Parts: sequence; structure tokens; C-alpha cells
Amino acid sequence: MISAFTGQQIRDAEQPLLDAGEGAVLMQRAAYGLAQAVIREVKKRRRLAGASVTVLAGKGNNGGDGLYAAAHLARRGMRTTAVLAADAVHAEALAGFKAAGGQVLQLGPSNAEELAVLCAGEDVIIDALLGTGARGGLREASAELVAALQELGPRLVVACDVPSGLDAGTGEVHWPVLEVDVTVTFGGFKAGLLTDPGEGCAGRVELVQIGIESALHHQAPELRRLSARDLGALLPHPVRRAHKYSRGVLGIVAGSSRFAGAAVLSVHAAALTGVGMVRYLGPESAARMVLTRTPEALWETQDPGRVQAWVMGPGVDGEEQLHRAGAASDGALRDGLPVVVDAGALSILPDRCPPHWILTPHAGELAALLDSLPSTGEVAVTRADVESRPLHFVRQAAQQTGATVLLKGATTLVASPSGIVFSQSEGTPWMATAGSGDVLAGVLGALLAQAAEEIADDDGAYAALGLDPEDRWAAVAAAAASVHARAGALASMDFDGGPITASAIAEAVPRVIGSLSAEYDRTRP
Ligand SMILES: NC(=O)C1=CN([C@@H]2O[C@H](COP(=O)(O)OP(=O)(O)OC[C@H]3O[C@@H](n4cnc5c(N)ncnc54)[C@H](OP(=O)(O)O)[C@@H]3O)[C@@H](O)[C@H]2O)[C@@H](O)CC1
Ligand SMILES: Nc1ncnc2c1ncn2[C@@H]1O[C@H](COP(=O)(O)OP(=O)(O)O)[C@@H](O)[C@H]1O
Ligand SMILES: [K+]
Repeated sequence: MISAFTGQQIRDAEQPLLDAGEGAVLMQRAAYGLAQAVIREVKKRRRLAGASVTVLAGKGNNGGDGLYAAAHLARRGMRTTAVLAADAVHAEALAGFKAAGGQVLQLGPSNAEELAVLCAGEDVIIDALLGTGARGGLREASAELVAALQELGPRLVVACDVPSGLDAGTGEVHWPVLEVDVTVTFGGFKAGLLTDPGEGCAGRVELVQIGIESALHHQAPELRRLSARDLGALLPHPVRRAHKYSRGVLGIVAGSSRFAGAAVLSVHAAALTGVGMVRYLGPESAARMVLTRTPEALWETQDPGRVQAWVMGPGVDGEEQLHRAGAASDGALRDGLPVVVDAGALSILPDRCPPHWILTPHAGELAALLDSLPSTGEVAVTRADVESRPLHFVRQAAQQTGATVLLKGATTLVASPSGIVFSQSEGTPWMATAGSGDVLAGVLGALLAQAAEEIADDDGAYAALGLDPEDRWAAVAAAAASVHARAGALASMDFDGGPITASAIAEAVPRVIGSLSAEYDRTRP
């Protein structure tokens, strides 16, 4: 599992080493790691000797890292320039940079445009204006320079620790920010690099160890991300004595005469995620289509009998289906069953949900949900608010509803009511297509139906993540988001990175589960 931290947590982990006089050593490790990353990127594109690099250096230690890194690059034969964004920058680092033969330019009130043109011609730019010590965004001439450079389109940008203008702890972005190709981050992942909108600016993130890692282990991560290995351990491994009821039965209330496709997709995706049986509840017109695509499903016209989990909401519209969803949710509350609440069913939530209920809104639905809660306050929450502060709002929704909340997007966040948050981001923008969310609901429902016992088991794979039982539901939801995203990416790769339908995402799910499980079995001790 990848853990990510706030800027303050990273600084707290650094403090004992700074107190011991090790600050300069930390900075040298960071700068060396940054320089190595720049060298690797440049070499992918051209010969290193003679390539040009400009470091944009701010007044703090982030600028110091950038200047020391540029000194390494000068010694490797690159043509190095530093644009100083403050009157006083890190003095030793600047002296080291000059001694290595670097050229120094001063950013002032009137030369931002001119320097932007110069930077746009460079082989690589290092963004070392602001790091974890930033308060707010870039100011004055730095903001002007970055806005003009972004407009011109730099060839290759490497961020030092975090893209400048991004809040390291929350991922909130103060524009302008230089969109970077690679972020080289030090000591530990910053939460702001693993949640939007920050993740969208950060490019590929590389971690450089600087010696504070053991101190970070004592801190509760701000964000967590499941790795392929975690998924391999968490995904269901059917045992030899399994039968269809022991594998889990999923009830699905989805679709309507108007939105029958949502039922087709969620049922089909659930079946492809390996659940023992799917019981479908909905109108005959939708059921006919469901059974045509997935003859394995059962259409239930009366009491559906026992299930281990429910999905309700995809394509649900009109009195009749809302009534079925209401009856299913009453039963689920009574029996303590896990439930995925999506789309149309988000409007019929009980006053207080348990953590094993997983709400799956997109940003617009989350805004509407928060607005409908009496505890939210007077000011309406908009979709744009959620998109600019997803980490804040997903936590708020989980806390206020009592449910686990999965907020869909390019990066999907899952918050438990206690405040634990997972972030997964393995998909492709081609997944922004109608029906994609219905597939996710089916995948998640199927994992819940199969995992219910495993989640409660204190010796099981979920317990091994070190989570309290009520937080393990967020891990299941994160696993579903990751499988769904990986399936989308794989489906697109089948077409050389081309477009995909929601159906294609569902069809790729068995291959994702198969390869994750096989890799896990091959490498486990
Ligand atoms: N600690 C260590 O030993 C290690 C740290 N490391 C590195 O240090 C970075 C953190 O360094 P840092 O704390 O100096 O903060 P950083 O972000 O460089 O600059 C803050 C300075 O800028 C100013 N400022 C603030 N906001 C501003 C704004 N919006 N616009 C303009 N100015 C603004 C503020 O000054 P003020 O405005 O308060 O006078 C402050 O002086 C970290 O990201 C990593 O790269 C690594 O080398 C490992 C070892
Ligand atoms: N830009 C993107 N990159 C990766 N995945 C995305 C992107 N946009 C949306 N997705 C994913 O696609 C799905 C869309 O779900 P949703 O908005 O409910 O669509 P629908 O209601 O049409 O099914 C979510 O799982 C979301 O995480
Ligand atoms: K930076």
C-alpha cells in the first residue's frame, strides 16, 4: 500500500534530523535524487551533454534543492541557468550552483515574459519555486512567468517535491501552476499528489528516499493507495469446496423502462466479477434485456430470498423501482447487509447509514447529496466546489451520512466515516463514457457479496492492512475502483489506447482479476 502525507507530517518527520544538524544532508539527498531523475528524462529524448536546463528557484528550501540539483547537472555537462524568483534564495545552494558553472538570471517586475520565452526554448525546466512551505499560490512576477510559460508550452518540466502552487496536503490548486511531466518528491508521497486537482498537474510521481521514511511510519497516512500486490491479496480466491451460495449472492435493483441499459451493465459486470449468483429486481422490459446479455442472472418478481449484498440505484427511475429499492434497503438495514447506493437511489438514503453502506456519487451527485443533508449549512455546495476540493467534500459526506463514500472521477477517492481515505487512479479518460459508473456499481457489489466474511475476519487480508473493521469497507470500495479502472485501461490497450464502451470495461474485468491474482500467487512468500 502506498501511504501519502500532508506537508506538515513530512516536516514533523524531518524535524528530529534537522535538530540533529542533518538538514544539509537531507537536502543533498533530495537534490541528488532530483538530478538523477532529470538525467533519466533528458536521456529518453536526447544526449545529455549540451542539453539545456533552467531551474526556477524560490526563496525557501525547495529552491535550495533545485539549485543543488542544477549544480549536479552542470557538472554532468548540461547548460544550466537559474532564474531566481526572490532577492534572497538559499545562499549555500546558490554558491554551489555558481561554483559548478551555472548562469544566474534575476526575475523582476518587468522581465517575466522575456524569461518565459527563454524557458520555453530549454530542453528541461525544473520547477523549484514553492514546496511544502507554500502558503497559497505563486505571486506577482513568479505567477506571471509561470502563466506565460504554460501558454508557450515548455518541452519538459520536472517538479521539485510538488508542482508549485499546489497544496501538498489537500491537492487544492492555486492557478497558475506549471503542468509538469514528472514530480520528484522527497521522503514520502504528499497527499496532494494523489488527489485531484493536484494529481492532474503532477504527471508521473517518483519518490526519492532521504532518510525520514522510518519516522513517517509512525504517522497515520492522510491518504492510502492500494497497489497491485494489495489487490492480489484482497480479491476473492475461491476455495475447492466452494459452491455458488458460498461464493456470495448479490441482489441488484437497477434500471427502469427508461434506463434499461444501466441494469444490463451492472448485472453483467457483477457476473464477470465472479459472484456466485446475481438476483435482478426490476420491470419486465429491463429484465428481458438483462437476461439476454446475462442469462446466468435470476429475475426475481417476488421476495428475492437471501443475498449477501445489494446494489441499488443504477438507472433507477420512477415510483415502482424506487419502491423496490426502498424495500431492499429496509431489509438490508435490518439484516446488516452491505449495500452499494448509486445514482437514483442516492435520493432515498436513511437518516443515518452504517459504514458498510457504500455511496458511489460522481462530483455532481455528491454536491446534490451534501445539499440535501440538514447538517451541511446554508451555502449550497456546487459540482465545481467538489471538483476543486474533492478530498474535503468526500470526507465531509462520509462523516455526515455515516456511510463509506466513493467519489468517482479520474482519481477516485473513498472515505470511511472515521476519516480514512483511499485514492485510486489507474484508469483512462476514455472511461468518462455513459454506463461506466453502472459497471463500477456491479463490480463493487460483486466484491462485497464475496468479501463479507473476509472483511469481518481478524486474520484475513483486510485485517492485514491494519484497518479497524469499520474502515475495511473503504478498502473493498478502493479495490473495486482499482479493478474497474485497470479494466478500462486494459480494454483501451486492446485498441492501442483507443476509445472504449462501458461494456468493454466489464468484459475486461476477468482478465484484470486473473492477472492480479496470478501475479500475487507467483510472488507470495
Ligand atoms: N526541511 C528540510 O530540511 C528539507 C526540505 N526539503 C525541501 O524544502 C521544501 C520546504 O522548504 P521550505 O519549508 O523552506 O518551504 P518552501 O516551500 O521552499 O518555501 C517557502 C518559502 O517561500 C515563502 N512563501 C510561502 N508561500 C509563498 C508564496 N505563495 N509565494 C511566494 N513565497 C512564498 C515563505 O516565506 P514567507 O513568505 O513566509 O516569508 C518561505 O520562506 C520541501 O518542499 C523540499 O523541497 C528537502 O530538501 C528535504 C529537506
Ligand atoms: N477522466 C477520467 N479518467 C478516468 N476515469 C474516469 C474519468 N472520468 C470518469 N471516470 C470513471 O468513469 C466512471 C463514470 O461514472 P459515472 O459518472 O457514474 O458515469 P455513468 O453514470 O454514465 O455510468 C467512474 O468510475 C469514474 O471514476
Ligand atoms: K516545486
